[in-house]
Amino acid sequence: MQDNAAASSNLVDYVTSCTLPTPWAQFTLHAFVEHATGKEHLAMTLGDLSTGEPPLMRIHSECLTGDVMFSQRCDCGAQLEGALKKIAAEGRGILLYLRQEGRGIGLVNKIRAYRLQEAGADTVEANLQLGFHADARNYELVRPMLQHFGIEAVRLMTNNPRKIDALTRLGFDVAERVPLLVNRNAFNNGYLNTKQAKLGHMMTPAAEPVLDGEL
Ligand SMILES: Nc1nc2c(ncn2[C@@H]2O[C@H](COP(=O)(O)OP(=O)(O)OP(=O)(O)O)[C@@H](O)[C@H]2O)c(=O)[nH]1
Ligand SMILES: [Zn+2]
Repeated sequence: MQDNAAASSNLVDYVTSCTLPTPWAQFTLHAFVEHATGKEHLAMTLGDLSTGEPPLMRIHSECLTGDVMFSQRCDCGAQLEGALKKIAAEGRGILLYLRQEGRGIGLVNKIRAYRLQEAGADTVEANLQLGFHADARNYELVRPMLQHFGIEAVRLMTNNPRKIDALTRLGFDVAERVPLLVNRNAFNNGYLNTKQAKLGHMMTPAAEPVLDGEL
């Protein structure tokens, strides 16, 4: 049963929402269900998003190991926390939590990829050895999810140029890219270097005041 029938699209249904208190702000958590897969995608919002002013926005790809299990192999958990803190500091913004675990290959395959990395492959080579693309993500769902909130332009928190391209191709105005450089450590240094060298991630230091733990 859907609380907001007007929000349906051919890709995703909006289902319902609740308040979500966090250490940094009281967000609203919104649930969407993808038609093709039944996957449950989420949006966390704060403040009035319908003013026309581009809000801070993050498209966060699920990383159970990083977001939940504190893994230091990647920067995902720290990026999730950093993005929510930035939104809280402005009092306004939106984080989409997309269920694209392992850059779209799923959790079990990501663990297979980690094992190959322990045998010497980098993050891209491991995906290719498993028969996947380096990055199997698709951002189509972002369009109906942002349309649901009446958002046409965003200030995107990312280091990934593919996300900027994807949003632009979907018809959104990326008014600004906000770097999200957090938690470089001995375990993820090589991974972050590979993202920069092979996936084009922009690992330049932030020009703005840094958050706790930000590089
Ligand atoms: N296949 C695979 N996926 C990974 C690996 N490490 C992290 N991930 C997944 O990568 C996704 C995050 O993508 P990243 O490339 O780290 O960053 P991004 O989201 O593209 O870019 P940012 O917006 O700058 O964070 C999550 O879904 C993680 O589960 C890995 O070694 N192999
Ligand atoms: Zn991760």
